[in-house]
Amino acid sequence: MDKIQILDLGGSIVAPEVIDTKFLQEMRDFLQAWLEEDKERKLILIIGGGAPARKYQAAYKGTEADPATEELDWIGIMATRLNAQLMKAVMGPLCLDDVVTDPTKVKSMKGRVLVAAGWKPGFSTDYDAVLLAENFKAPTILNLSNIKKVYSADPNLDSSAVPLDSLSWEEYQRMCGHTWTPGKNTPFDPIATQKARDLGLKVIAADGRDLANLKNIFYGHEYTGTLIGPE
Ligand SMILES: Nc1ncnc2c1ncn2[C@@H]1O[C@H](COP(=O)(O)OP(=O)(O)OP(=O)(O)O)[C@@H](O)[C@H]1O
Ligand SMILES: O=c1ccn([C@@H]2O[C@H](COP(=O)(O)O)[C@@H](O)[C@H]2O)c(=O)[nH]1
Repeated sequence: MDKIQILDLGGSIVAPEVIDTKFLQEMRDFLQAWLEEDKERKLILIIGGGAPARKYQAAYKGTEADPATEELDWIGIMATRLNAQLMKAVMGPLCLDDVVTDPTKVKSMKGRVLVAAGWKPGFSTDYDAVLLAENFKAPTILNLSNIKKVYSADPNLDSSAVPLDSLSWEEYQRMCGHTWTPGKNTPFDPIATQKARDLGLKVIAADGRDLANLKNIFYGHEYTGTLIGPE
């Protein structure tokens, strides 16, 4: 596996309805152990908005017949920043830089771990993860959320959806579209998808709560998840 790992950590993992502190501790311990095995290894964690983003966006939506898209995105961004600040604290002395809020400005890191949050309206933290992968020349993004695999359709809405082991960017775009709406629930957002496709990146989508499976991905063993791209 690559020396630098880009972990696009969905808010559903870091900040679900009730934050699971034991899980955060276990994830920190796993990541720390992986870093300790090789001094050259580094990690970039990009943190999503999770329950706070959805709750606060819903509150604003409740006050307006026609809520402003940009306001919804800014509310989501602030939730990602709160969650990222939590993750930075959890990672302790491994993370020596401030939380990144503009992924275009960062090309190096002082510590072993860099934590990033949302940047500006128009996309999700998936896009920020792609920009950081580009800056740090990482070929793969691990997209960790609450789904084991990408399905042929949203499994929470369509009971006939089937899980997929791999698909091309073109196939993924046919399924999840090209346009952005704040809070959009897709395994990888459409704006990030186009950029990842242009850069020839690979994305592995997997269940972020399954640390045994995450270990398999990190160590190049067989894993449960979906590979998107690079074609
Ligand atoms: N084709 C699909 N396959 C799998 N999941 C899909 C698909 N289309 C839509 N989804 C939805 O995508 C969700 C996962 O993406 P979501 O953006 O919610 O995760 P997340 O990154 O953890 O979220 P957030 O950071 O916004 O809290 C699933 O819960 C599922 O409902
Ligand atoms: O760069 C960014 C990152 C995020 N947003 C907004 O925040 C929410 C929550 O982020 P997720 O990555 O989906 O968890 C997202 O839906 C956007 O509305 C943003 O505008 N720009």
